[in-house]
Amino acid sequence: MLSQPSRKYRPTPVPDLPDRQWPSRRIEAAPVWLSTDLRDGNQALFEPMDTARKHRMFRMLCAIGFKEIEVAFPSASQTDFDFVRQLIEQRHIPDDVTIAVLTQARPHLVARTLESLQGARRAIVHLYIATSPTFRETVFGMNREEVTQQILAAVEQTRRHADAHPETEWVLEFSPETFNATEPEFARDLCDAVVDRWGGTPEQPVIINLPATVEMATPNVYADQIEWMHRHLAHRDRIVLSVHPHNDRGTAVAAAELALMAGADRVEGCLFGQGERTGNVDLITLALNLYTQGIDPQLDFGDIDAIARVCTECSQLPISPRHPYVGDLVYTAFSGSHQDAIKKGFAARDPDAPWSIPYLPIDPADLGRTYDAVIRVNSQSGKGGIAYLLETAYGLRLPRRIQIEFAGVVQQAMDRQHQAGQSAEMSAAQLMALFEATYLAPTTAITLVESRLATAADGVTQTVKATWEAGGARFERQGSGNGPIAAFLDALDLPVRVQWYEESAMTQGSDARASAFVGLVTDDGRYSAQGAGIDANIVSASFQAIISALNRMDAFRVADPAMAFEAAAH
Ligand SMILES: CC(=O)SCCNC(=O)CCNC(=O)[C@H](O)C(C)(C)COP(=O)(O)OP(=O)(O)OC[C@H]1O[C@@H](n2cnc3c(N)ncnc32)[C@H](O)[C@@H]1OP(=O)(O)O
Ligand SMILES: CC(C)C(=O)C(=O)O
Repeated sequence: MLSQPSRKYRPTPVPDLPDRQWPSRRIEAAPVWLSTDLRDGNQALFEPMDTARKHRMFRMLCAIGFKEIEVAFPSASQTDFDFVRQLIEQRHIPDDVTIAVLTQARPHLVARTLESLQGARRAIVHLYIATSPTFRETVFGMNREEVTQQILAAVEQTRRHADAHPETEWVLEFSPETFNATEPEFARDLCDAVVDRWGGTPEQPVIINLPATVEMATPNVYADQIEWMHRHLAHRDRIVLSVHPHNDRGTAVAAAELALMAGADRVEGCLFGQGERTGNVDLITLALNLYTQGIDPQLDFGDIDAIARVCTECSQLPISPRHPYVGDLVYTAFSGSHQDAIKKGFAARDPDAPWSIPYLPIDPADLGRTYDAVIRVNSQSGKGGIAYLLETAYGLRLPRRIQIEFAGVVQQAMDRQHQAGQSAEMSAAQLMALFEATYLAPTTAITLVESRLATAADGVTQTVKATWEAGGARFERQGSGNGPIAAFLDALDLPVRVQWYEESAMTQGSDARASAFVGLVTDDGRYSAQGAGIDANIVSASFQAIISALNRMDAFRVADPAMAFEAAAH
């Protein structure tokens, strides 16, 4: 790279617009959308779509709700021409959808383009000519006047054809290609001349489309350019002002949004930002950005995965897993603090209140995505994500103290998996297996064989008759206390006491199960441990939790639960 890039590259000139209004405006309604997936998107593919794929894409665009669809560059190929003919002759175009076709401003290409539209109910004829100094001088070898005459000749040719074919409702669109690199006054004069020559009216306006053919500046510069045109065009009331941003600097969405604030009425772009080089502006991101501000985008992305499937099959191009709103990973949190916040957000969620789940700008369910992938556990995860997965998959609600402890167990297992070159992610099933190996494993020092609870004659005291095995020997004892747990501990007759205890239902109905969690400490305070039990009966679950805690106390422990998990996993 150059040490002094200014020798080679110059900053883009900024329009003189000191009283710009757009920074304090807001977007309050959806623009008119035009999908150019079948034209600008299609012309940028290794292998342009065949007729079958074009039909599939067209049907999907209609189903999404696009009312204007640029379907082809009919003079470019027989496939494009035939596709337009099929749409018209086979009546594939819904009554509320208008097709658009693009052509250079050259007489034979305009003629072929108009021919393709014969019999259309309504059609947008989109004429373009590049207008920037580089194109005028280097590509065309024409001055401003010659460029103006060339486009006006194409407008007249189209006008004559339109007058001769009143059975079609004709709409003219004009694009000064490379608008963003064109002197604003020249672009304005050209657009005014086109509107005059066509005879645009407020009832039948001309679409003036101002492309950032190659994105060259920060989005605010494009917004200035659009606002300048919006304020200086002679016949603003006879114009639908349209923008067509490309994404060369990665800021097409921002450019389109600021352009709408600056006065644009319409946006042209492609789904998932397909299109030449780095693509056209991504209409899905734009539309869903509006949606998350409470604005109806007038486009339906309620099954975004199905839309992504059609797009990738038609274009043969992948979509990044981090693509806004649709990528495989965009509703997934791996990192611990994010998971913790999401879990708390879902727990506190009021379905009638505005959406405010941390780290999720949109409800995945609105786009047909499930919550399954919202939280995934890997080595970056913490207790929140682990607890979320166990709760959503198994209804197992871990108390905070167990969450903290179990997160450490998961972390160690993850490190071992990582060192063994295995997957760095842990599924809910794997987490449950590790939980069972850690807290519920039967291959431990003490095993509860049987317990029977009864109420003593005083009607208050609880008695427990328990049988358990420890170190190969079988024990059977009776104990009593003011509750089942006290009675059970009395039967065990060990120098331990309960520090804390929590229980909760895991499922409801006939297959109901309960989980119980306990913290035990030895009377001398030297050892402590936490345990868990799961059983159809909550009292049995609490006894198992005590046995679990005893087994996990250093004084009693014989098995490494993480090793047990590894054995289960293989
Ligand atoms: C920014 C955009 O996306 S614009 C749309 C781009 N899409 C396409 O071009 C679709 C596919 N294109 C094609 O099939 C062909 O280019 C055609 C049929 C349009 C034209 O083919 P050809 O006549 O063989 O020309 P070619 O492909 O070499 O294009 C260059 C010619 O177009 C001219 N040209 C380019 N844009 C325009 C324009 N808007 N108006 C008039 N002439 C133009 C150039 O000056 C050049 O002319 P020259 O050969 O006299 O120097
Ligand atoms: C022809 C115009 C609309 C275009 O595609 C562009 O400038 O990118």
